[in-house]
Amino acid sequence: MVIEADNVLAQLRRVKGPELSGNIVDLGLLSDLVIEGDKVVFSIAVPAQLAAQLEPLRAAAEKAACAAEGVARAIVTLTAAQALRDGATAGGASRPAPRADQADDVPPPMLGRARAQAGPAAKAPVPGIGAIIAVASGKGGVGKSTTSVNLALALAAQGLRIGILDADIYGPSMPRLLRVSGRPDAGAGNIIEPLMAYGLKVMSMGFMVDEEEPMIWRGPMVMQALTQMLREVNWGELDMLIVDMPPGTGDAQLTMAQSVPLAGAVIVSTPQDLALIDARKGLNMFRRVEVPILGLIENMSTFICPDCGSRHDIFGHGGARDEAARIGVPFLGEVPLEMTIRAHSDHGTPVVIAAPDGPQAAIYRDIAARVRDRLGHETRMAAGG
Ligand SMILES: Nc1ncnc2c1ncn2[C@@H]1O[C@H](COP(=O)(O)OP(=O)(O)OP(=O)(O)O)[C@@H](O)[C@H]1O
Repeated sequence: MVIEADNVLAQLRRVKGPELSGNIVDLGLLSDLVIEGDKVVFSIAVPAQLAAQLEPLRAAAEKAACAAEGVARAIVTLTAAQALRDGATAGGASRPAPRADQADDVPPPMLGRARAQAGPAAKAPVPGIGAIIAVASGKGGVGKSTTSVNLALALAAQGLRIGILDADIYGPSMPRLLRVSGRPDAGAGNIIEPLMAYGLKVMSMGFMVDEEEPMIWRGPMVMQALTQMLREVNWGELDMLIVDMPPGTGDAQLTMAQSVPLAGAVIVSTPQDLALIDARKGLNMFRRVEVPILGLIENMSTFICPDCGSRHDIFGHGGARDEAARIGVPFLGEVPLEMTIRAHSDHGTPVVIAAPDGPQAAIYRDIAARVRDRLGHETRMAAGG
């Protein structure tokens, strides 16, 4: 049974707003509805300071959504209203939810969110951006962010206009990896200006969420914040936008993979078997939402001793290459485990910038060239060529 967004909205109109006037749909508090099979996922924007008291509202919305025909499961989260642009942190002061008679005064994007945009509409291209590429990993700590940032810089070194969007809510890394911080300004029409680092346009959850902010609050922010970071940022003209995804293959990742118009995905894995099993889950997740897999990168493949230059296969070696061949996914390259990569990252000057003539930068440039080739191939396939 196919879920009709309108049926879900009809049920949700029975749920009163945070101030017990109006309903959550007509007050414009809903995010886009993401419908996947028999599951519906959405968030409700509420004043941050009331979030703790509004669990009954969240539960009521979940129950109401499940009453719609075909819905077996609803995942509903509370989101900080206006987290991005009023300069408040997610848990800090935020504008109170509007009353029903104020609904006309609600500026976008809150009003826009009353519209249900299941499936294709949510995947509308972002004007000016040539291709959006996700960099993902099945589990944390495999070097996904380090790879994303060096890949982005290697692409930029080839003359492309590149942006990077750090969607890793659990541990945003771009502020540290690129040594950028501060709150982005909202310019004309409330469009947010990205920060700049080494020629890249950068947006990160880390610019919007206090590091001290409890995780429980960061999670619910994800859908609204991601949509805003994608569509309400002045990316200008970009050849590619690299999205550093949160690690793992849970609901948050699935929702992201589904709601971002991705041209392709790159999976980062270490050679360990366990990580490869996780990597396979990552591949399957993108396949489920019909995003082309551009290929697999093996990170920390071989340890190169900084003193004597000898090579050691600490985690085993070649696992990702073999696995890629076995499951028919292109292999994009292997990055050794090297102190220089880590040290430059820790300083906020990624190795592609700090040592552009070194062997590590050359590896990232080779990977970047393969990503471009694969993207070209996928684009031709999609065009029927
Ligand atoms: N090829 C490499 N050689 C040496 N150190 C590396 C390499 N790749 C990543 N690292 C280091 O490993 C650590 C984890 O990397 P990173 O933060 O990029 O991983 P991640 O997969 O994004 O992690 P998380 O899941 O926590 O976001 C960092 O300290 C980073 O400097």
